[in-house]
Amino acid sequence: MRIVNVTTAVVDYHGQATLVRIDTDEGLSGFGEANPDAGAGAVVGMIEFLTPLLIGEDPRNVERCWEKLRRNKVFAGPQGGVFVIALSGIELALWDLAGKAAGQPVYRMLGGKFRDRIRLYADCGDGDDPAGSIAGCVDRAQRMVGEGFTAIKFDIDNLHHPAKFDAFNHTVNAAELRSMTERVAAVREAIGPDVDLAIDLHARYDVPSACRIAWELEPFHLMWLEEPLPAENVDALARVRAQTRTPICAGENLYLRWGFRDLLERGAVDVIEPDVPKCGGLAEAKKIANLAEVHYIPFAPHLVSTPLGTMATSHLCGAIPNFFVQEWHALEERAVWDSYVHAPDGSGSIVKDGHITLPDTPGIGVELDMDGVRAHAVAGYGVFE
Ligand SMILES: O=C(O)[C@H](O)[C@@H](O)[C@@H](O)[C@H](O)CO
Repeated sequence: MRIVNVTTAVVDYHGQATLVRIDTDEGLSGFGEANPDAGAGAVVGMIEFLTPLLIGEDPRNVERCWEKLRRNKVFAGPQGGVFVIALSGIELALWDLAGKAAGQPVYRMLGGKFRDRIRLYADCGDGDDPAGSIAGCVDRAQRMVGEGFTAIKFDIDNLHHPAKFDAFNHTVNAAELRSMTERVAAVREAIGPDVDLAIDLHARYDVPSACRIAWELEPFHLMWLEEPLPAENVDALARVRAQTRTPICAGENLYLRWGFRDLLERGAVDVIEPDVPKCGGLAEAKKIANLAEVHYIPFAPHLVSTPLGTMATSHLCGAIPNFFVQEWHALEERAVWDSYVHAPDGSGSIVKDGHITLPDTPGIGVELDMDGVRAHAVAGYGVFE
């Protein structure tokens, strides 16, 4: 089996999500997805740049294809960023193809499953919303718990907070800190002690601010405090972690095994959150999860992808022992999000009761709904042409 064509489609989800299609000479096609945060222009361009190296390869040699792209383009940035995001989208499509060719679901290709259902946490936004009232947060939290989610996440880094004096200095002030704490207290009170609650800071603070926030939030027994600092200096994060009882989570802005090696070896985190369609793909994320296992650290993937990238990630979460909980970020865009695929059980959504059930169909196990894809295709890009 040989790769004959690689094409993309760009859909409107969390910005611009790039979907990847790989066709073979045997008429089989695989579909993958790259993380949307870098925008589609760069990702689609990178995929086009890498495609000539894939033509003629056997897609079932997933890791060989991955390694070939990185080694051939060693000066083009295969250490991180857009290169690795594009590579991740390609890799997911290769696994879909390899699974379809073998007649096996991807979780089995990754070693088989530890669990049938993947536990999700609902990202409830939205510290960035200046109008985001505490009552609104409480309402969203209760709604998600009512729907069966056993874990939720909120953002409390409000860039538009009226008390914010400066958008660049990375330092929290007293009024902001009080408002953050009130928000978390209200949500914790509303959901009770038994629902897991994570808080995201989006890599926006400095060390003293991160420590103050982590200390203030200790009474609320967080599942984790996410990315209190920018991602580049893991030693600084280790200093924050050493000073608080609040568990620290990071990793959505790191790439490949090497990014996580430093994070883990320097003791900077309690939980890692690689983004599978961003950090290098499924096999790479499995290696990262295994590395975390060496340090007895749980794996809780960050995820802002359509149901395709989401289901791909779930296959990995099924296939590793140290899986903790997987992100679900489609609360506000649910109908559009669901419209991108045909759910394998014929229902309207792959998410039920705060979980995803692993399908036994070959490959990633969700088929794109081309009506949904076309309806929300971003203008200026082809749809698998
Ligand atoms: O879910 C999360 O962790 C974040 O809130 C997530 O939305 C951001 O990291 C986002 O991807 C940036 O556009």
